[in-house]
Amino acid sequence: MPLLDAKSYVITSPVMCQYAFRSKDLSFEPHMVEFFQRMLNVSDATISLLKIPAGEKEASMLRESSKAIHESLTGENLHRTNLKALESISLIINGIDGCFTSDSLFRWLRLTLTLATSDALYGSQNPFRINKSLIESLWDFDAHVISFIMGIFPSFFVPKAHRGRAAVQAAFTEYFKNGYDLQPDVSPLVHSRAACYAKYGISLSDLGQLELAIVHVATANAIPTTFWTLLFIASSPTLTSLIRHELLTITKPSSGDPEREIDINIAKFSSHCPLLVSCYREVIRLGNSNIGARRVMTDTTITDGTSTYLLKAGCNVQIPSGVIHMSEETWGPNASTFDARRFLDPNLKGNMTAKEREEDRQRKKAYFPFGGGKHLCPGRNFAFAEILGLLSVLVLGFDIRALDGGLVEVPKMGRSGVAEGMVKPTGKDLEMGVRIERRRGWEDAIWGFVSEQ
Ligand code: HEM
Repeated sequence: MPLLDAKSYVITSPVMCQYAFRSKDLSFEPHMVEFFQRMLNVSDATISLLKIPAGEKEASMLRESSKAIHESLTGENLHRTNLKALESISLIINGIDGCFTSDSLFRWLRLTLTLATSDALYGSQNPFRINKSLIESLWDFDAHVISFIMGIFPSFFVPKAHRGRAAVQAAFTEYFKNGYDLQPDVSPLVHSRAACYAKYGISLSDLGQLELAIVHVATANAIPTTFWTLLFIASSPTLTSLIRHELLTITKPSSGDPEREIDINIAKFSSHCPLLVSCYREVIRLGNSNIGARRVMTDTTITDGTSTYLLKAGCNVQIPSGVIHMSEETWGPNASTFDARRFLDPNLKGNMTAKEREEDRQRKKAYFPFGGGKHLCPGRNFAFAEILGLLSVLVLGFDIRALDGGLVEVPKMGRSGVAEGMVKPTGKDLEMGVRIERRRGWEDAIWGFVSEQ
């Protein structure tokens, strides 16, 4: 397919997608450099450090920073970051006295999760905690990311988004100037990435410009995912009741406290809450239309086992997960509707034929909302813990109702825009209010989180 600047190949065969993600001849780096240039407006000096030297497949600074990011979201680092985000969430939830009414569920989740995520990333000097108006600035920017990528005079055509970007980047520059990234309560993700860039002589101002990318990727998909999953669960009393039963198995009173403190064990979601996890995966399948982007570095061939294709050097490759996730051929005739049980382990579904089990196996290979290969989303496990943590307290401890007290309805999901991963509610759906009321029997609960195997 010929596009504006280069020919593009669009891959929709799951087998070839897996190959494309893993291939060393297809690179994400050139796209990353373009994103940094257009979306983040970093200086030419920094861009020259990011560019891939002739004859090589990646720039050393990008390789090192990418390694730092991926390592900072595993093992003990991940564990600590998860619990910090959930500590912020519990502070907000425990502050709900009886019944709380929100004029917009999405905006409330956006505030709650942007604060929780940024607290976990940036520690006590979190710029979003110090100046909460930056949260709106971030989302003003998010609403027009495509205008920045296209480079069509954003300062003129989308001035609010342009101002939002500048405000967040200026706050980050100040953060790095003050050396706040060196404080012990800052996540290894922020600390080690900044250290890597500083080693290469990146200016403090560009450090601030670049940091916007991190807080953006950490919130842009996770928040709409939480919104849709909560609504699908809360709109069905049966599903709510089944998930509450699952959650009771990972909930226990906190030891030795006279108050009614209740801990949710986030290490047990996968083993004890299969239906909740299935709902989460299903929402991501339905709502995520991320387009994986790669550039062909040297002529290479790919095959799906039947046909072989030549990809020419210099061309782009697009992997539209939304198309693959909605394919009826793979997901069956109900591909475009929500099926809470779709991602349950076959052993839990019971009475599956050998053919159905094989189809289930093929579906797992056709599911990549987090991309793949060496750029596979490093934040996926953090997102899992943070999103399911918030959902579990809301579902177990609260009744989520429409403003008139009736059942909430799930708005039509629609498709996400270009350069948007997870679809977000718009118009009246964005303004959809809810009542969040402590459940009878749980009025005095003080919620907390632990992670114990
Ligand atoms: C439901 C939530 C999320 C979804 C659906 C998602 C999806 C993705 C996708 C599709 C990619 C591109 C991968 C590729 O091209 O192969 C990506 C990359 C990335 N994500 Fe996520 N993400 C989510 C949450 C997060 C969170 C919470 C963080 C950080 C805490 C994060 C950090 C990143 C980073 C740093 C990259 C770039 C990785 C690299 O280039 O090596 N993501 N994500």
